[in-house]
Amino acid sequence: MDPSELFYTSLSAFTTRHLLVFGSIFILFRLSRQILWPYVFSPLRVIPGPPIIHPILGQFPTLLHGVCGFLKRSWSSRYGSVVRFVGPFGVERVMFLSPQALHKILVSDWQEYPKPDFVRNILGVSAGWGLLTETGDVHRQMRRNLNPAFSITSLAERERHNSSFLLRCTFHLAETDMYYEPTYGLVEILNEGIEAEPTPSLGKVFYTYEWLSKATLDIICLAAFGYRTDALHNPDNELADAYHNLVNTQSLLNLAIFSFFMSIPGVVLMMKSKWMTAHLYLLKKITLLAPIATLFESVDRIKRISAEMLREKMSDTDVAASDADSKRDILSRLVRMRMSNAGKGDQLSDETMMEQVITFLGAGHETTATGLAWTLWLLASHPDIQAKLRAEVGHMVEHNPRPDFRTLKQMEYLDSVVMESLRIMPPVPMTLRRCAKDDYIDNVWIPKGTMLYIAIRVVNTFKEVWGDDAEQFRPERWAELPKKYNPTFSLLSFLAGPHSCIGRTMAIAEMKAVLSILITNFEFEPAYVGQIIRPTAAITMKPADNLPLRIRLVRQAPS
Ligand code: HEM
Repeated sequence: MDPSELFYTSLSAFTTRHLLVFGSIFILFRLSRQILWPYVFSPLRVIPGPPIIHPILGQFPTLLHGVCGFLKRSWSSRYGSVVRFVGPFGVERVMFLSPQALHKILVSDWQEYPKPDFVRNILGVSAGWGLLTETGDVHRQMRRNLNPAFSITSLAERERHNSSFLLRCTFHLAETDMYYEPTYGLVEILNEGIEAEPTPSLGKVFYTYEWLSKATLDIICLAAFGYRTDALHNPDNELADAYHNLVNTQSLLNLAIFSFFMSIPGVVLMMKSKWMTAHLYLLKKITLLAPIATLFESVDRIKRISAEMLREKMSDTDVAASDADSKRDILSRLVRMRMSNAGKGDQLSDETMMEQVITFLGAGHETTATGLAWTLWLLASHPDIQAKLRAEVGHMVEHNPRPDFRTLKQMEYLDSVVMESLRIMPPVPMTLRRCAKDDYIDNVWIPKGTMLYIAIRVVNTFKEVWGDDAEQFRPERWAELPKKYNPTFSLLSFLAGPHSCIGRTMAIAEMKAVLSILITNFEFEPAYVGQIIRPTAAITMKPADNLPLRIRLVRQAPS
């Protein structure tokens, strides 16, 4: 027989059935190798860590049911400052806790430890393709362009250089007045709710997180866009509604499904397409994928509204004209900076600016709401600390109902309460990095591709640094920090290094401003005896039950 004839005959004998058999064998081989990998082949086997409790899901079932960060904390006390654990499908993660290792991963060699692709994809689709997703030189340049809009120049410097345009416009971010309109709006709503109760002196239970989330959305929209959402009074506000839906999709299970879904080749491109946006209802029909459809729908709405705001800002000639009083939002400042840098080459494009601003909304709204909610919980469960804080801030707010940045900075106990709350209940409890090359970290050999788990909550409460009472809420510790405290690596709530939070100063000032007004006006208590909190173990550690708290009036709000 002619060889080509032989080839075609054998090809036609190769039926779909054969293809299925070979395909299944290949998948089984890959899967078994993947599952056997952490037990038999992995060079990371030598690192101490918990035993694998499920052959396919690894530690995932325990993590799913445990309290966010608690299990990792117990592993760190048991196995030390380098721990290896296994996630679904044999994917290993290594957790490093020592300042030296964290310095290498986050600061000195940060370019070798980028965010894993699936994390970038999740952040990109939910909070914009900007600072949070870029790395390397592109990130460095973006950050250089954006830093001036966030930096807080010291008062002394401002006084010395008060003729400089840049210093005048950067300091505005520290001027806290844009935080107070929504905060007093919230005070009014809580007041009215309590007064409308049959016995106002007993106070009323509110879903605290829900209200704080509306207030912080109003604040970030004012600060980022100069735009009034008024989510506090307007439940139908489209942006607030979109964020509400987006935030409600957060859970560890959804995060795992989302990560898996986004890691399927081609899915990211497909999800970015207009066709998919128009056909999200198809995903909604599949129960497991329905939250993903909701997430994409919400992000699409957020992008449409943000694009509209950006267009308005670009066509607003006043933005360029005034660097002073009225246009102090981040976007106006970016537009002005771009105009003053015209022709210099490395400017932000329209699209990049829009993605950045979506990033600011996403990264700056839920995180701050979560931080405030947990602070109120900690104060509710420590009435003595709450009373001490009220004594400090109440006196000041009585004389000055809108304390500025400098006044807030001077209140030491307020500062200690906020830092202590961010320490034990960090709104972002963890993040991930991936090794881009083989390397030694803390004298442990880590092969290229290994996933590194940056355990923010565990580092913040590491007993070796913070002492035996590391897990307790004790603001007084900030007046005398432990000897082993390292200013960069003992508190990772805003991370460290080139990817550390650009909004740190703003977030702390905002938390202090909101907290000082709320604590002056209200007393916070657990909603019921024996209340148990439920922090979500997802991108942020928001309270899964929206944190019901009983709120009572202290006295009338200062006029
Ligand atoms: C209490 C409030 C906040 C907390 C706890 C927080 C925490 C963090 C953390 C842990 C990261 C690092 C994430 C990673 O690399 O894996 C981060 C990055 C970031 N945050 Fe925040 N954040 C807060 C508020 C804000 C605010 C108010 C803004 C903006 C208005 C903001 C904007 C950003 C941006 C743009 C990044 C990316 C920075 C980069 O990679 O260069 N954050 N934040």
